[in-house]
Amino acid sequence: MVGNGGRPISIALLGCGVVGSQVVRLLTEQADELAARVGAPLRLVGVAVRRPQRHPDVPADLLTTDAAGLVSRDDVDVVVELVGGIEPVRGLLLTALKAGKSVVSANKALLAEDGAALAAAADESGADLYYEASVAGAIPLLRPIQQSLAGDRIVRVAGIVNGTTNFILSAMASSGANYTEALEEAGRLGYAEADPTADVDGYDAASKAAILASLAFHTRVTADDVHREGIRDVSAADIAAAKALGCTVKLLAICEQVDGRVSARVHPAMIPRSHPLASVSGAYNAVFIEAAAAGQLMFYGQGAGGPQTASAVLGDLVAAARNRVIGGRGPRDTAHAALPVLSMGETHTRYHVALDVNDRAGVLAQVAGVFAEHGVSIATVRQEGRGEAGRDADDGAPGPKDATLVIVTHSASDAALAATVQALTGLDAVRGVAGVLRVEGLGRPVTDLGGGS
Ligand SMILES: NC(=O)C1=CN([C@@H]2O[C@H](COP(=O)(O)OP(=O)(O)OC[C@H]3O[C@@H](n4cnc5c(N)ncnc54)[C@H](O)[C@@H]3O)[C@@H](O)[C@H]2O)C=CC1
Ligand SMILES: N[C@@H](CC=O)C(=O)O
Ligand code: NA
Repeated sequence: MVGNGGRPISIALLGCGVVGSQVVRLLTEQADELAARVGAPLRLVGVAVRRPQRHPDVPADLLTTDAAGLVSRDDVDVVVELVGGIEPVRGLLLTALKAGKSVVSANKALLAEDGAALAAAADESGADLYYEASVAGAIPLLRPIQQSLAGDRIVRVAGIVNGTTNFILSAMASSGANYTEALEEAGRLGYAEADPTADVDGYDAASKAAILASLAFHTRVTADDVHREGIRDVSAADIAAAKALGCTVKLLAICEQVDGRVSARVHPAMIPRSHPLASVSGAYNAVFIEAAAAGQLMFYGQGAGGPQTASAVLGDLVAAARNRVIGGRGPRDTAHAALPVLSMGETHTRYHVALDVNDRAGVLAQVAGVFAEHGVSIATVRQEGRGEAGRDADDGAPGPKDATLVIVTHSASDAALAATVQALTGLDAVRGVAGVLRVEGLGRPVTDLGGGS
């Protein structure tokens, strides 16, 4: 007989924190509806945690500290992993998959580091491996890429994929909130990772970019392949400079296919306030997909938070359970394209460069000359005279007045821009580089956040 004859589907849950506790709640509160949708009851048979005494809401007979024992139980059909991190989770999930148990996980760090090994184990045993919650929380994104767009050619996936940093940047821009307080609040609301440096230094978004690029382009991209910059260095001055240009600062993830290579990057960037991503605030995420036939698609919703993420986990769980009931498995990950990775130096985008200079004749020409020497074309220059006398380097006497030159470039390679900035710092007239930020989405289709001229 194909299928399981409608017998209950047994679930082992690993981790019962912000997301795991919401999965337990939804499994309990919606038990009848879920059974009707799956065609069999979903039965939670064990919950592995570190400290059982901290989980009074979970029936005591389900709690265990022995995660390895739980995933090895013969009666477990699906393992739901909501612990996070690489070890011991990788070993636990490989054990489960090799034994033919399906896995549902929200663990972007692990999937971006070793998704290939997990997918291979799932393929070998014919189990399902689902991870919709790992990217952009509640937003249905991976399934549309893997299934709805399986007949199309995706050329670009770009957007905001980290709720914590978006929450912080939104607070800094709207109310002038302090960075540290905004980060603490994101932690209290359950958005931040256990170690929030994963959020603010861009690791979390880089993992998500690796997963998105892998699925969208049918290749394997790991977190190490993704160029990563976080928001730690985004200052109130950068945010003010963006405002002056009619822009806002967002942490973006941009994955593209460029001439048969894959480019994946995460960094803060200025985007015009008229761009749809500019109004994505708080813990919301938004992702644009551009596909050859479909054109532009936009996905928007809550990217972090317990109940929101649990919704995506439950969606995967129902899919895996349905497959058990009918005796099959869902589509497997495909990596047939095996694309090489484009280095960040070769990636093209536009830049905002603010230079503190001596306000004297010929400075602008000197600065423009350095850009030209490096093949970086200037789109606009604005001078903000500050009217303050600088100090002469040798004798401390009042020097020429200070000014700030604000330059926005046309599209240039990252390597050319870096060399330009390096050369600018060598000019006598340049007192310092006040800020360099990429500028995305100027006068281009909404999905095309980079490379415009
Ligand atoms: N919080 C959010 O908004 C989102 C979280 N995620 C991902 O979901 C996963 C869980 O995140 P949260 O629930 O926020 O984390 P959390 O820190 O609130 O919960 C993790 C739980 O796992 C437990 N744990 C740690 N080591 C364990 C072990 N060896 N065995 C059993 N239990 C163990 C911890 O005690 C804790 O209760 C992570 O992979 C995270 O990246 C994904 C999307 C959104
Ligand atoms: N820490 C993550 C949680 C969801 O993936 C975020 O802030 O986006
Ligand atoms: Na999602």
